[in-house]
Amino acid sequence: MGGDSPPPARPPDAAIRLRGAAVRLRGAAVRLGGRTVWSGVDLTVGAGEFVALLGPNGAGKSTLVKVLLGLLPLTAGEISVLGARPGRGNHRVGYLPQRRSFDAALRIRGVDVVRLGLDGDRWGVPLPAFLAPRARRRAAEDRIAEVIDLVGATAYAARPIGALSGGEQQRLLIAQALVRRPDLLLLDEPLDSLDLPNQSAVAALVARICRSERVSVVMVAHDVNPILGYLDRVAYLAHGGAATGTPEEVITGATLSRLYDTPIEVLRTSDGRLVVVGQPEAPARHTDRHGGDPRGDTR
Ligand SMILES: Nc1ncnc2c1ncn2[C@@H]1O[C@H](COP(=O)(O)OP(=O)(O)OP(=O)(O)O)[C@@H](O)[C@H]1O
Repeated sequence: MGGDSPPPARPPDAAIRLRGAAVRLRGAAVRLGGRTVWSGVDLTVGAGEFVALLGPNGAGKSTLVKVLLGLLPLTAGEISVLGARPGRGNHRVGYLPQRRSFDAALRIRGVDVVRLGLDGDRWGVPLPAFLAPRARRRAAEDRIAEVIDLVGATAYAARPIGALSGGEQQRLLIAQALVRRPDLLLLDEPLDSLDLPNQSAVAALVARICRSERVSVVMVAHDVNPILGYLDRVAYLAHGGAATGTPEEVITGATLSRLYDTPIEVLRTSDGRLVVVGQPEAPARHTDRHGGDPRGDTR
């Protein structure tokens, strides 16, 4: 080895990455309702990385998120989340579930929705135990204000959540998932049902939070394009398996053709968007859950 000279200083990102993986799956498989949803899945999410789970409707993206939360067991393979069994470290995991909507008449304020992330759960408030009750309350309010500011929602956080736009609601829900300073953020289709400008804005926000807060992000996405420029890695679930790697490695005709076992083309439009052509239709049962287009369009 190279003598006694100290190792060169590493940029902060590299130092974070060396701390160990946030998520590690090896040969993982899940069965639901007597059917294998996916098997042979290998995935590593490094500390501080931004990783997307892609794939058509019904490929098992949300199932993978539930596995990471410890809500569903693997039927084969190995898994660790934040260095432990899934579920053990959930106090260090922020989670935004799929398809949230608020009744327009709901009077609860945005700030109260964020506060639920602190005290609306079974793990207790992550504030120093030595603080007196009043100081704890103040520390909690400071953290809530800080995280609302982080997502750029200060101007409307006091308004009823039901009266806010989808993009504004989404920012507040991301704040809720962040309020406990998680090490791992699991976001299930946070861009779903947002218009294109809001998709770009929320994607940029999540990427900024990933870097500035040093949190590992796993985001389920139906369309990779809004997040493509920010991703370290993707897992593309389809056909009962997964291809994982950098976006350049995975979202290619060759890799997706292998995964689907049928010819697939990946086209790049003049503005840099990826269009996947030739994906087989998902089985009919998947369409019922969404009532929409049965094609898995990673566009
Ligand atoms: N509790 C369950 N019992 C049996 N099958 C289930 C259950 N939950 C989900 N599935 C099935 O497992 C498969 C994967 O579902 P999942 O919701 O993980 O897909 P997804 O990739 O997240 O889809 P989408 O993009 O449509 O949200 C689907 O075929 C679904 O019907």
